[in-house]
Amino acid sequence: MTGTPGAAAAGDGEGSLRSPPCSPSYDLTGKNKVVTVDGVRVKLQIWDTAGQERFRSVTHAYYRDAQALLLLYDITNKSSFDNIRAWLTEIHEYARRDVVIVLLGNKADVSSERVIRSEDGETLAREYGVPFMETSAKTGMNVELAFLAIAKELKHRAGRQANEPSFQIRDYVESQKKRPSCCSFV
Ligand SMILES: Nc1nc2c(ncn2[C@@H]2O[C@H](COP(=O)(O)OP(=O)(O)OP(=O)(O)O)[C@@H](O)[C@H]2O)c(=O)[nH]1
Repeated sequence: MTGTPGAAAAGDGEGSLRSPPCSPSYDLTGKNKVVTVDGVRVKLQIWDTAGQERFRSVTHAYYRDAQALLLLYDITNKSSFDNIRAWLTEIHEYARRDVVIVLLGNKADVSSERVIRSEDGETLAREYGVPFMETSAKTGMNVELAFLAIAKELKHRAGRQANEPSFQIRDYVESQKKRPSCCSFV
């Protein structure tokens, strides 16, 4: 699900991030995943729209009932970044009103081919009020964090007590995310 924006849904089934065919070991979509949040198991089920953005009527069906959506662009591909706005417009129209959205700039390991600056992702995310991080399906950078943040948010919503402080997913992501540097991605 890298290179073009895709949607993933978190629900009460199971799921995870699928490995790109280039070797890597981190799965962005496809398998079931259980994330433990504060001792509670949150089950995620992920669907990848897998380039079906050309067939939007099909794609709607994937995310209409999703509790969370991961929007991916490829930091080495400008059109994938430009497509994000269209996706956000679509999502606004078709997704659940309370859907959790996380914006991911993937392929952060290939800095030599970068065409989208981190700041551009940050600015877009701020504009739409969504959390943002750069990821690498190759090295695994921030991959677990993306799912953990979603799982925490969903768990919090499901079991929030009246006097419990609310969980701020954007603050959490900002405090936890790794930032790619020129020389290291860990
Ligand atoms: N270096 C690097 N390569 C990646 C990363 N993620 C995906 N790739 C490679 O990028 C290519 C495209 O990956 P896909 O996951 O098939 O991308 P996609 O555009 O979403 O493809 P569809 O799901 O079919 O739409 C493959 O060669 C992957 O191995 C990454 O984080 N780093």
